[in-house]
Amino acid sequence: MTAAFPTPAADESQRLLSPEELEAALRDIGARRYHNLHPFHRLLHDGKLNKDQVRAWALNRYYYQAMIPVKDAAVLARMTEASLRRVWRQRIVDHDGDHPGDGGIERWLKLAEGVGFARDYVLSTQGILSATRFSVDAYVHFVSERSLLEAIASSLTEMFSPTIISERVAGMLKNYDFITKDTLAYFDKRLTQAPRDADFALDYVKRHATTPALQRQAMAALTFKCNVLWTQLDALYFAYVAPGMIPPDAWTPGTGLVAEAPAVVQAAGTGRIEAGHVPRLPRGVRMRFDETRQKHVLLAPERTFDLDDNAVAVLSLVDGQRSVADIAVLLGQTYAADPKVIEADILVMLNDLATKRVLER
Ligand SMILES: O=C(O)c1cc(C(=O)O)c2c(n1)C(=O)C(=O)c1cc(C(=O)O)[nH]c1-2
Repeated sequence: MTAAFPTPAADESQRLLSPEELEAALRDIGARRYHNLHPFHRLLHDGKLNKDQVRAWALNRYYYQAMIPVKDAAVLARMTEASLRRVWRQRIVDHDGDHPGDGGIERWLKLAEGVGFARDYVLSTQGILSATRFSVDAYVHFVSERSLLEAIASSLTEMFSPTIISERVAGMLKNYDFITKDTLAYFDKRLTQAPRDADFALDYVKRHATTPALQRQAMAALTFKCNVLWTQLDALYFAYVAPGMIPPDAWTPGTGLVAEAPAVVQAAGTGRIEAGHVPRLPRGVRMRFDETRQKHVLLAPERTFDLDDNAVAVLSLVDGQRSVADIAVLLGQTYAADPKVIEADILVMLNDLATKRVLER
């Protein structure tokens, strides 16, 4: 197969590099081609992107994260030595975790949720740019089809990742008010995992690339991988920065997000309800007796909530005039109970309804 990226010349007369020279040549590839140099990363780290552009990055990169263990399982499958597999399998554990809720993929989901995405939307991978998918899938195919040496060499971009991670975390925390340390927790572990993985891979490549042809293959594999990372950022830049051409079916700002609940509640004037507040039903919400089900319900646009007897007693007194304290006094008289105890109970109930946006003050 002819490849669309640099491949070793068939010429075996190339000089054999010493292991140190080979390492220097590999580092030189990173210095010229690693994705820290991409304009999209420069914008991301310098705080020059808007929230939706950061979201596009988080969403698309989820696909890379999700496929890394698939890639590593393909590499593992090519290893005939148990000693190698024992080391490599740690990469899969790092990403998948040992338990549900654990591992790098889960931490990336937290990052995506931290910038506003609904978890299920991210998991669906709907909305990922085709170019992201093509690049990432090409990486998985590469390690399945090429030699083990090339497969391992292609992971060597990780030699360069600690620097970019430190720069990214510091830059994003400083420049974006919607980014917190918790959101970026994914990167904490990478700072130790990446050098450990890269050291092992580099040592393997230096020991096994024992002919000029093999050395060139290793270099070409690293170049290919730099291109896998670079093209993902090209695609993001094209779709979400300039010219801003979002392909059909790719994520568009405003979709796949969790409703920003506190903002909505505040905007509707429904912040936390306290004893002195006068609660009322928002426009479009009313209490009704459902004859078929013989039950009181709260009807809201496109939603219905069943009400228990206590809720009906309270809501019957919600008239837009009485405060919560007034309602508690009336109920105290009706049920011969301490109004303060009633007040505490009904505040919990009223605030629950306010969170569901069927009550306001
Ligand atoms: O944040 C980054 O810039 C960055 C870069 C790379 C890389 O250089 O391939 C990886 C990661 N992160 C990463 O988180 C990760 O799990 C990872 C696995 C691999 C790989 O090739 O096996 N690279 C990377």
